[in-house]
Amino acid sequence: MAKIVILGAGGFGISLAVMARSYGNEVTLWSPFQEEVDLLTYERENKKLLPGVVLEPDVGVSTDIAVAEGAQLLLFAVPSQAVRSTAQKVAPHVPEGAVLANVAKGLENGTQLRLTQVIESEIGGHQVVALSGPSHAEEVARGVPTTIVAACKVRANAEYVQTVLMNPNLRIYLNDDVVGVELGGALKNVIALAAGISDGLKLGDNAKAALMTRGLSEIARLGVAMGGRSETFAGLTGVGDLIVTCTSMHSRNRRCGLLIGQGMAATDALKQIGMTVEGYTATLVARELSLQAGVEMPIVEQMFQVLYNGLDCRQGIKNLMSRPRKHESEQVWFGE
Ligand SMILES: NC(=O)c1ccc[n+]([C@@H]2O[C@H](COP(=O)([O-])OP(=O)(O)OC[C@H]3O[C@@H](n4cnc5c(N)ncnc54)[C@H](O)[C@@H]3O)[C@@H](O)[C@H]2O)c1
Ligand SMILES: O=P(O)(O)OC[C@H](O)CO
Repeated sequence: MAKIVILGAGGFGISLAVMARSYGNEVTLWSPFQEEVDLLTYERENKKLLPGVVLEPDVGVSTDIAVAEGAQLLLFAVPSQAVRSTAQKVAPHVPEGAVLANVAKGLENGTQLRLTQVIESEIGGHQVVALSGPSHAEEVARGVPTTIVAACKVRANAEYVQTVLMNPNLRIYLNDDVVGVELGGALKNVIALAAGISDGLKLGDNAKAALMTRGLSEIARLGVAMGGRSETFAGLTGVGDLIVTCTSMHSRNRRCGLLIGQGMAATDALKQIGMTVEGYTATLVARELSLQAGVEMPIVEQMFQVLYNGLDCRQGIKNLMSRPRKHESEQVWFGE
């Protein structure tokens, strides 16, 4: 049994709270929004986000960031662009021995940092665990089998998260490739937007498989250039999360892409789905990183043009299909 404080009381925060509570942990949810806290305090359910998912009466809900002072495990579950401000708020309240983990998937706009780096830069003396993998809140809350990865440079921290959160329906693997795990989680959202566009345009299964496969190539290429290990991108936080996000109706990134493919302007689609379409900012940061590292990312480039420069997505597909001929794996031909 552990005392867990979850920062962020949205879809994933609630689903983690329900699951962790059902396996005997003491759980408190924090949100900066009074309305959200009132809803969960009195109705015990957010019917819009997770209908039918009810918090037990002993799950705490608060706007007071000092609740973090009781935490043995402090989980960040806020949108990626709110991770720094949340870390700043919670920093004076983090107990010395607490283990910190983050489930948000993204890269910080402006600094291009991974989110464990953002938290570590605001809260000294902690090596943060990245908790990532194919795990839609709707299914975690239902308690159907799910597998994720706890990644940290300090093995004991990742093992603590594994010990506290693993249960018969949630299998947690360990990994020390924090860079690969975080980049896989952040960048698959860009490809999920593209896969949604492809579905919105009714391009069929071949096109979507192509986007997913070539998208994974781009993710791995940038990820390796930034210090990740190539095998991580073949794992749960790479191809695993890419599959779930590109194919599921639960995915906000995919649903946002779907609207764009059906003809809605990107800004309107973003408004309709909400701010946690993480692929939008990830596209911007991934493009910057690819240009800086000299890594070719054609799908990311076309997604940037569609999302930020108003390129028609049909033209984006044409641009991808008319690129110069090349070798699939960028290696020289056998024997050359
Ligand atoms: N929903 C999922 O299935 C899922 C699964 C795995 C990872 N994630 C990741 O977890 C993160 C959160 O996703 P979610 O689905 O819970 O999002 P959400 O939009 O449902 O909820 C986010 C919550 O964070 C808090 N929040 C929002 N804006 C904030 C701000 N500016 N400052 C501080 N707190 C703020 C609020 O409590 C809000 O409810 C995202 O990065 C997402 O990619 C989500
Ligand atoms: O709803 P999405 O697109 O943010 O995806 C949620 C999770 O990242 C899936 O693992």
